[in-house]
Amino acid sequence: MGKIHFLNAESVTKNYSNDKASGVNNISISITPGKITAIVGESGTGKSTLLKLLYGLLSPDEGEVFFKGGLIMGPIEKLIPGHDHMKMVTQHTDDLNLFATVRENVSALLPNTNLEYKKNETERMLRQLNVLALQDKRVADLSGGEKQRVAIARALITKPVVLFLDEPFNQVDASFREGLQQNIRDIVKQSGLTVIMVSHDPAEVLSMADELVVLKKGSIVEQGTPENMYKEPAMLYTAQLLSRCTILTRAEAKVCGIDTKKAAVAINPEYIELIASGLNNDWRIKQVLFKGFFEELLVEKNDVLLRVLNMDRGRYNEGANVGLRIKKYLEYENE
Ligand SMILES: Nc1ncnc2c1ncn2[C@@H]1O[C@H](COP(=O)(O)OP(=O)(O)OP(=O)(O)O)[C@@H](O)[C@H]1O
Repeated sequence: MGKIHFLNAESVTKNYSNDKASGVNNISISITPGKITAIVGESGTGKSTLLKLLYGLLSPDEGEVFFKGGLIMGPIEKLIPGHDHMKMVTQHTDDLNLFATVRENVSALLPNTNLEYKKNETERMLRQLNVLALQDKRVADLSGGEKQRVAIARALITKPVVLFLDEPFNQVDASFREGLQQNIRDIVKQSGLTVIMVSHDPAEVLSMADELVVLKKGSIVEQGTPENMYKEPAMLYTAQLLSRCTILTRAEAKVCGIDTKKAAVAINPEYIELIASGLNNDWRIKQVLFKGFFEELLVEKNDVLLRVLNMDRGRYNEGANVGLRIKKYLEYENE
């Protein structure tokens, strides 16, 4: 008998309206318990479909999904889809009752058999998601980000083993987002919760996830830790998803002093060092983009444009000439 996985899909295919280009094709994946797995990939590549298959919201056309060795049943086999030990939160907070208070929304999922436990547990969860101060407010009166926090508290109150997050932070502004990401990381650490998330934000997946799964056209093309996938992505596609690299053709790479036999080269902004007083000041600063605590510079030579990270804000002016040194680059067969 084979090894029993925590949560795994075996050769799962789900196409919509028999269109092989939609959904996902022949995916096998095993989810590590107690960790955050992030599914990334360009738009329409099957991320949400995979999430729904793992949760049992969709039935696969072929293949099977197992949770601790037991078959996950989809809507074809089960009247109410979804799994008792799993919860999903999306960017839509549809299952919240807008006219009930925050506390009522969260506590409603606990039974009335032990009222003391129900009260304490609700408070603990609201505190963990930083919404205890809002407990008596009606959900209808909350901001989008606050609603999102309440939706997560509601999902977690019944202590699911797996939490699925389908772009749940989309409506949330940057500072709120970071706080929420940290809250979820803390909960995962403290409780051993397993999180499977879909996100379009590279900064979010790199800082939150323990494991990244890269999807392209309905298939898994790469998988690993955020650090490895950022530093040494096997595919140009992954490099583009996770970093703000500049992609150069072989001819363009030559302009940068890189001789490659491969078709394309990727250079991250932080791999380029500017030399203001060098002898070969043959690059020109085309644009200085203020990014807060750092700047992004667009530097140009012979129609080749490179994106450069500059932490020394204000040092370089548009139109100035500079030299540069490329400290690292990655080579790829396909562009
Ligand atoms: N209910 C549906 N009916 C028909 N086609 C669908 C349906 N749901 C998804 N698709 C198609 O399947 C493909 C994968 O969709 P999915 O929503 O899984 O991608 P995604 O990677 O999550 O996309 P996004 O990042 O844009 O949310 C897309 O081409 C989409 O148009």
